[in-house]
Amino acid sequence: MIWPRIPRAPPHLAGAGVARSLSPQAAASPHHHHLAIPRPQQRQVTATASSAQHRTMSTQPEQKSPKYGHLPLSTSGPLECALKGTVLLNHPYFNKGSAFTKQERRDFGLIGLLPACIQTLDQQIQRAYEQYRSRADDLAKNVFLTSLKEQNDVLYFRADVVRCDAPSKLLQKHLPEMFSVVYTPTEGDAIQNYSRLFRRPQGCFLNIHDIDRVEEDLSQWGRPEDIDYIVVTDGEEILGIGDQGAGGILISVAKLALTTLCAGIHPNRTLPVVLDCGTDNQDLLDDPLYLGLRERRVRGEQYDRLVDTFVKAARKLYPRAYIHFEDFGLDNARRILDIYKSKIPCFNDDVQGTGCVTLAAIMAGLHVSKQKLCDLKMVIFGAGSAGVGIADQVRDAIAEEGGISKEDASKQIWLIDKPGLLTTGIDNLSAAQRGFAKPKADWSGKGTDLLGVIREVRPNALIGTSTKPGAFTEEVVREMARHHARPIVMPLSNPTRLHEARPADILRWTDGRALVAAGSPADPVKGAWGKDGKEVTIEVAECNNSVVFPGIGLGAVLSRSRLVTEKMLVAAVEGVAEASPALKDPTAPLLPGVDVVRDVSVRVARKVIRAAVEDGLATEEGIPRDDKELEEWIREQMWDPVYRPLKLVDKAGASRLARGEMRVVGSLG
Ligand SMILES: NC(=O)c1ccc[n+]([C@@H]2O[C@H](COP(=O)([O-])OP(=O)(O)OC[C@H]3O[C@@H](n4cnc5c(N)ncnc54)[C@H](O)[C@@H]3O)[C@@H](O)[C@H]2O)c1
Ligand SMILES: O=C(O)C[C@H](O)C(=O)O
Ligand SMILES: [Mg+2]
Repeated sequence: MIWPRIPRAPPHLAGAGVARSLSPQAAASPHHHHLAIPRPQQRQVTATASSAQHRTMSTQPEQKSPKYGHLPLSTSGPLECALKGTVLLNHPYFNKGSAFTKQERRDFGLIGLLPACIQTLDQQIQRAYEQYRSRADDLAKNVFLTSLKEQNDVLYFRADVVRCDAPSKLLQKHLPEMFSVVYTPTEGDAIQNYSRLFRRPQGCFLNIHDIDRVEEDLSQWGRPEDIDYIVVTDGEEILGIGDQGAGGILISVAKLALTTLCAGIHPNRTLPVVLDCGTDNQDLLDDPLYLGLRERRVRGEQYDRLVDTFVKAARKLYPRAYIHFEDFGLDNARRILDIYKSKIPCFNDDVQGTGCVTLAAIMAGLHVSKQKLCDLKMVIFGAGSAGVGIADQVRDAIAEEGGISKEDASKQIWLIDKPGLLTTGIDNLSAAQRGFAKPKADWSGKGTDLLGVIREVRPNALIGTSTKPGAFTEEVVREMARHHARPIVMPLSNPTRLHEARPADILRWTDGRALVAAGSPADPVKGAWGKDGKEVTIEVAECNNSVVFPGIGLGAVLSRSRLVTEKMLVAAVEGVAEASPALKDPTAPLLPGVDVVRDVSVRVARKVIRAAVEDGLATEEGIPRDDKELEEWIREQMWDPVYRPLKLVDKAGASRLARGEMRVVGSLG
């Protein structure tokens, strides 16, 4: 990935960092790092880098723009800090470990607490990577990276995402491998083993029996301007692995790590939350080590009250924060979204994020097969939050492109769930499913199972969001491929073991003709499908909402949009679709890969911000009108994993902090 080089800010314009600091009480606590309070840092105007500082800074991956260096979220320049000694070493945001400079070691009381050699971030990455590699399996690697994150934010995020033009090319090569370890699919294993692997709590646990405490418990995380992005789950439908109770906190943590990795959301301005409502997972209830509430899920009025109390408290305490709902149960995901989407800036990743990324992949697929949305006939297997979210997004796009009604557009989409094809004859369809139900009479005497529907409909796109592994059988896929030169087949159920078919099998059954994207990372597939039977390698796109949700979040946060509208989501789809490698090369993957994800996020954010402005919902002032300027404005406000020189806050600064009059990073330490 090539990054534009923007001239670095002169020292007098650099600064304006943002970081989480410790309150004096929190610093005194043995668990201080969990109670750390994020605070935007006051702009620092003077900086004289020593040569050692210069060495570590020289690996800075992105040059900042002098023009927008004054923005509150701009994070270049020195970082003010009042923590010293072991408290400083134990704070992941400030800790640099062996990379603390000589001067910093003197200023912050670190001599004697660190071995003598001063190392660079690259050397630290090399060591971390060797340790990472020595772990026996992906879950052990995930545990290692979690512990790295608790020690040193910069090292963790830098080790995960290193760009081609940075000196640490070593890791670039392994990036996809690491992505799948910190996120899907390995994060699923970490969540299932949460109570066994637990070392330190990360995030905020809100208990259904303590509804009256919600505001107080949430308030520990910062002051009103401190939080930009909240991910909340109730743990009921994690990936495709079902109810994971309090362990769901890790999906909030993982999604937030991705917002930082992929979109530069400041890691100390985010808040992972789990609403612990009990669990219906008997294995967890029987597990003596289970950490959550040991009781069956509380539902109904009390559940709704917890969600509402949480949303209201979050809005009151952190009025600038965007709320991302993740992995709620089928009955609640869309219902909660429908309640709040017209009131606050919120987003459901499984419904909307999945809908956006899948529509982008379909548009890229249709481009390759030289078809249009009006030619699309799509079968979705698994009509839950994700399946219906995709159906909605695609239906709206068909209607828009063809100038037809949504009702007519929905005729091009067939939903299948446990009872088979959703038809008007089936009781208990949700309102969202009902719009896609086919007339019962049309299907009498016909097979309504997957194969029957494929035979009857002859779709050119098949999407799996069912959690049923192997549902896309050879017969099903071959039947599709009989009628279409380039059938689009996307097994999206996560984690990998739940994919409806393996990408390699789909390609084998279709002689390499299928346009495949999967919900988790998949290895490239080789086959003798080239001209003259030559062996070719086909890269399989990952169709995961991670391609799009970080950019949507970045756009919503930077524009401080009052809502997330349909227009903003459509803009996000365009942003992803435009970045599809398949637009330029029909043999390339349908979606951009993780190596360019930050560029994709900038593009998505730019379009989302524009749409928010057009809808009159952006409340941030000074959003540039010119696209190039807007990109610069966005990049300037993305957090980069680089070490910044630390500047000790003097007593006056610390006491101003204690009185809360000045936004200074750090505490009395
Ligand atoms: N790739 C992505 O970005 C992405 C995004 C969201 C969800 N997902 C995956 O999609 C899957 C579903 O997630 P969700 O949030 O929609 O869950 P959900 O529980 O809301 O929906 C699953 C649906 O599949 C149906 N189903 C289950 N077994 C079936 C069967 N044998 N035949 C037909 N239908 C069946 C269920 O009845 C339900 O309606 C999960 O595995 C999840 O990881 C992937
Ligand atoms: O978390 C993911 O990998 C994607 C999606 O949100 C899911 O629930 O599967
Ligand atoms: Mg999800």
